[in-house]
Amino acid sequence: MTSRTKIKVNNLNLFYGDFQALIDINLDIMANKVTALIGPSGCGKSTFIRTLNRMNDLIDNVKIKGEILLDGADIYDDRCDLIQLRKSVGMVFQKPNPFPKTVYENVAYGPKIHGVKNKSTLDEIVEKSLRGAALWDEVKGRLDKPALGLSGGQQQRLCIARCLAVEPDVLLMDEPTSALDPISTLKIEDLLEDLKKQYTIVIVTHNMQQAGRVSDFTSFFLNGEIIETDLTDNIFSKPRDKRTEDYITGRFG
Ligand SMILES: Nc1ncnc2c1ncn2[C@@H]1O[C@H](COP(=O)(O)OP(=O)(O)OP(=O)(O)O)[C@@H](O)[C@H]1O
Repeated sequence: MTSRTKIKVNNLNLFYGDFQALIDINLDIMANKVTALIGPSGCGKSTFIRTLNRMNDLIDNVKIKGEILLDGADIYDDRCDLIQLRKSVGMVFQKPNPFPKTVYENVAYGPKIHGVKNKSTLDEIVEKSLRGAALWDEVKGRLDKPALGLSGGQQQRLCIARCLAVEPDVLLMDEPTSALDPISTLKIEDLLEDLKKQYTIVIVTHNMQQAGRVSDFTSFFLNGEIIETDLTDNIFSKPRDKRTEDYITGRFG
């Protein structure tokens, strides 16, 4: 199957004050694929993934140059509707961060904000999203219980369900399993395989095995630059750049 470009990043540069955290980033993110971002601590992976739904706008003193085309339209254009952007590009963070509300309310929250009021429609969305996040069977009997009572792994899948509830196109995941045990991690990795049929996924991971297991493409970041992007199999078996090889073989980072 040939894939199309979902997000096209052109000459992206990002500065925190005087410090340049991203340098001339160019990247095509393919639709319905998983793209992994790897690289040593502080190389700009989180900064980059946050540019994809303009989360950095919330930080003072950030300057961004270049363009990021989502389905061909620049998300940094003045005409971009930020609410729509964050709806179509959802984000899951390192630490599960459910709201201190019930399981049901966590998932229904987004659709309600976007105007869904009908109770049976909300019920349907909640069930579909929880099923989509492989959590329904575990929580269907406790929808009215506090989300904070779920295990860490369940909370993270709830956060994924919360994203799915507003029908995004793209899911951004910043080290989504780094706070989870191995079994919960495996569940999320399995879930990614299913989710990519419907969504485009970008994942930051420190875990090289995880990048190898879950992703189709991998970009290696170093000091704010992308050193190389390729099919994940190529990055791990025949990287083109010596620095990529040094990193994946554990020589630094
Ligand atoms: N809000 C900020 N203000 C100033 N500098 C920042 C800010 N956020 C990040 N940085 C700097 O930008 C660089 C890139 O940070 P970033 O968090 O994107 O890296 P990372 O590759 O995700 O690191 P890690 O793997 O440790 O999470 C670092 O030098 C960091 O100190």
